[in-house]
Amino acid sequence: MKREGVSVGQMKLSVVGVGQMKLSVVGVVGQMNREGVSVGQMKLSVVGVAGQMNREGVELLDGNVWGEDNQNLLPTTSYQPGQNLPLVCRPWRLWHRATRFIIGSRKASWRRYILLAAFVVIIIILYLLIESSPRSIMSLVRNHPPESVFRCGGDGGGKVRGPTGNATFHPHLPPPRSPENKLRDDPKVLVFTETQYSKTGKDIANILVANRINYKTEVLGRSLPGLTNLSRGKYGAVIFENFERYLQLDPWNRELLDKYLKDYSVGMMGFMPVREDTRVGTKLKGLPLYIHTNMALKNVSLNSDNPMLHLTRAGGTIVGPVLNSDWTTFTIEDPTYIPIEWAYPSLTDFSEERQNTVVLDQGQLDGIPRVLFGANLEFWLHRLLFLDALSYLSLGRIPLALDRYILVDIDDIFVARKGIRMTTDDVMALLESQRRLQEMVPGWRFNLGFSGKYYQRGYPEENDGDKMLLDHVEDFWWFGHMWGHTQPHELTQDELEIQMQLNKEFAIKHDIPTDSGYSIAPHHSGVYPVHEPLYTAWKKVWNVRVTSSEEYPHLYPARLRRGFIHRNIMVLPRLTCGLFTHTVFIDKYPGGRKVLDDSIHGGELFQSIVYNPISIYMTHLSNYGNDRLALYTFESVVKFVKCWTNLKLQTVPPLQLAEQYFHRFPDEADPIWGNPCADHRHMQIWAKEKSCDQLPKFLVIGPQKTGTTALYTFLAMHPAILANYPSPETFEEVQFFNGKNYYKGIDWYMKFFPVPANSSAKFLFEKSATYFEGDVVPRRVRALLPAAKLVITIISPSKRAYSWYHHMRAHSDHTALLYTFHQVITASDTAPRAVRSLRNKCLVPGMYARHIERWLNHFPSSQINIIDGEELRSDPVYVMNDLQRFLGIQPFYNYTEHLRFDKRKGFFCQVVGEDRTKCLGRGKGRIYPAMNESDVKYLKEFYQPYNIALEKLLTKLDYPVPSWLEENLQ
Ligand SMILES: Nc1ncnc2c1ncn2[C@@H]1O[C@H](COP(=O)(O)OS(=O)(=O)O)[C@@H](OP(=O)(O)O)[C@H]1O
Repeated sequence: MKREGVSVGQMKLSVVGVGQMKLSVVGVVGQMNREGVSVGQMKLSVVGVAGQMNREGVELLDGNVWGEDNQNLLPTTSYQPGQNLPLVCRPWRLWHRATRFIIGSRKASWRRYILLAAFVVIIIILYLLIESSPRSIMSLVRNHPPESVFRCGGDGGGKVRGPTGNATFHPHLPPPRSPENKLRDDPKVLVFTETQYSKTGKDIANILVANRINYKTEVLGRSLPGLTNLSRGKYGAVIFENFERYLQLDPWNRELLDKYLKDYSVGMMGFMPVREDTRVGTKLKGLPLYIHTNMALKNVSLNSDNPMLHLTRAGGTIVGPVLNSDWTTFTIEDPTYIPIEWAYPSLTDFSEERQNTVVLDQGQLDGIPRVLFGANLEFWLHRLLFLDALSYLSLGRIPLALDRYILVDIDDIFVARKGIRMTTDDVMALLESQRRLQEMVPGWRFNLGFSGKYYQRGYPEENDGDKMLLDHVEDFWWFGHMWGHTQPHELTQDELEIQMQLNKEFAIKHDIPTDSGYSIAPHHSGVYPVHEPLYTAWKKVWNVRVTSSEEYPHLYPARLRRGFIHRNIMVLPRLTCGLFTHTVFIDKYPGGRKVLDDSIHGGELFQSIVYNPISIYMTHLSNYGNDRLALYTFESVVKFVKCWTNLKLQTVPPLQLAEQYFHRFPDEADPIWGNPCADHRHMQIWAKEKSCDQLPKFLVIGPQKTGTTALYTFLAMHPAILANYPSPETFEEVQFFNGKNYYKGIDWYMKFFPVPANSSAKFLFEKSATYFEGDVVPRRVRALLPAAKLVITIISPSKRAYSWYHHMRAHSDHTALLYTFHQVITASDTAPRAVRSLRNKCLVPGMYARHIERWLNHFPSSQINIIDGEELRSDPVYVMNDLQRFLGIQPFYNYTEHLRFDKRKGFFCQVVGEDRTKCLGRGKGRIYPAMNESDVKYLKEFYQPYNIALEKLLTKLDYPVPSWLEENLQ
């Protein structure tokens, strides 16, 4: 054998799989080289498709080419030495071969007819699959869609046991309040946790947040913290994550806490910790209870005969083990203790003695009502009992309303791809399910969001489904989605209006109502972060007044989703029910069917109904076709809610739902604009041309009359710093974060700053001296500009008050002209409104420590720089150099060359020529008479506590104490 190939004498040679060729060479072979086979006298058969022996084919020296069974594959030509054999992979050759194989075969056999028949069958199946109806074929092989089989009394249709299958509604009425206690409504919950990260502590906090219950957490150290702050009526209930910590309190602390609880009618909740060791019959210190730890239990049920259950309904027995061996159980010694929940040992027979797992101490022995849990909050039933316990222990001051409004949206009507849309059977099933749900939930109607562009774009029976939906137009509520399901943030207002108009015309043509006042944006795009053209177009074309989104403030954690109102459009929080466009089949559910069932039976979906008085759920068309998972899910969860709670479910249309929502949660109407760049989902639905670089990097926040305009002017001189564009109403100040401008949204705010591409300045900033004392401002700034640095200037608060008074006189303020400074600052709360208002504007901003503390609740001190305004006035170069360092601004700007003291003005001014300066206008550095001695004295006293606090604060923050402050404190 040579390197190039094979040199053979007399032999039979088979070369298989050369390139894409099966080659049999029979006979005398000369030499095989890389290009092919060089044959002397031979018989050659070529089977299959030849590849690249050489680019032209197989070079033959001499001989014939034959088919597998001596059929001529090629024209029956004798190939001459040197002639190339054409490649047999060329299409005509395949075709030739196939036709010869199927019809032209002289030796047709029964095998060939079978093959031919199989071929025809495959073609027909393919045709049916692709062109006709894979839905009908799939339905032949798939199981029937799952149905909700839940029966109250035994969880998930299991064995029904326990005494309370048909429990009666047993709402407790809170004991009457004693008027002398003056208990506050809406009190907080005080939670004592083991550590910051402990599991039950977190669960407690999450439930409280989800239910919008205010709370304070104290981490238990060696001593009991927070007891000194136990002010009257502040707390409605106290919770010990580990009840044993309460029992272990030293007598002094225990007495202090117990006294507070008794005096202010505050109840206590406690959880027994999970124990590794098994204890049987251990007495609980000071209480008529014995505990048994490390218990494995099963078949949990509730004692319906107790005064605590209000939200929770004793729905039957939860058959089977619940938490394995993590339970502690209680043996009760005193009749004033009542079992709430009980279960049976899981390792023994059902007839074994029942164990108490949650008990109520009615407080008749020591005046302190308590609810004790033998296990943590992982078990869903305990989450319900937790809410009941809070309401009971707080004498109803932590409210527990039972009304629940649920609305289910079906997005993407007509949009889904072929194969996952609704057939007529699915539409019938939807109607039947709706009827069943109406029996359980008054007013239930599915709310259908359509995109007309995709009408009749499914398989034939799905197109029939489309038509059937329209035949039943009046059975549902309808809302316009978007004509082509495009994301609004990518469209201009004109484009949006065209899209919406098309969808509206579709609606009118098909008698779909257009007056729901509700709409949804595909992928929630444009709702939040706000795309103003969407709001404008919605109002114009559809008169939209309500929408909903799952993005405000963020998708996760879901329990924090809230609503807001923007430009009179109410945005409701939208909840997810665990179904997405791709969850079409139960057996393909992510994590398996159990995950969905757990969510329904006490898990996330169930809890979302319990915790939210008003819920609007998102589903999609695809959840109603094939396995119709949405029907299964909602029928099941509604049954479960009705079984285990006393909640009164109902459904109303979106507009009423939104009105209910903001009536109930008026505080949520005001939006808090977050930073879109802090959430990658928000970035995906924010217009591409927008950038967080168009937002300021630092703010001068005031207060007014402390030299903020001088500071603003000096900063704007710096080549790397750029101030906001002036406002036609408020001049150099934007005043966005306080007052009404905030409701104009961040697009409005960003217009005060250059588009990054058009500006070389790296440091954008704005100065609004009104920000300093605004209650809501720090929170708003933090949400939009979390990394911003903040600059505060302070001068003597008395001087500031006096400067403001003269500022108002200079602006011909009627009250300031009518009343003396003394009258203003000493005005009582019964003085005319205008006087009180002016008094407050004079005095309140000067309570520096209080305001700075509020900013420090939202920003770290490293982001805040406090400037002594007197120093800014007397030595601005020093102050500006210091400020440049704090802001980290490059290049360093030498203010010595650019600021000069102007004798005529009496202030430092900007150098504009060798002996020319540009000073601030007449409104800054006014001349007015000195303050009366009596007013000086009055203000010194008035500000004393605030100044003391300021001195402490500045020292704590490592600032030198300004000389004016020292003087004020003398
Ligand atoms: N360089 C320079 N030029 C002019 N004025 C200066 C300067 N530095 C500090 N000040 C003091 O600034 C006071 C006005 O403060 P604001 O600019 O914060 O006032 S405002 O809130 O913007 O109206 C103003 O208060 P009045 O003296 O009461 O007018 C000045 O005392």
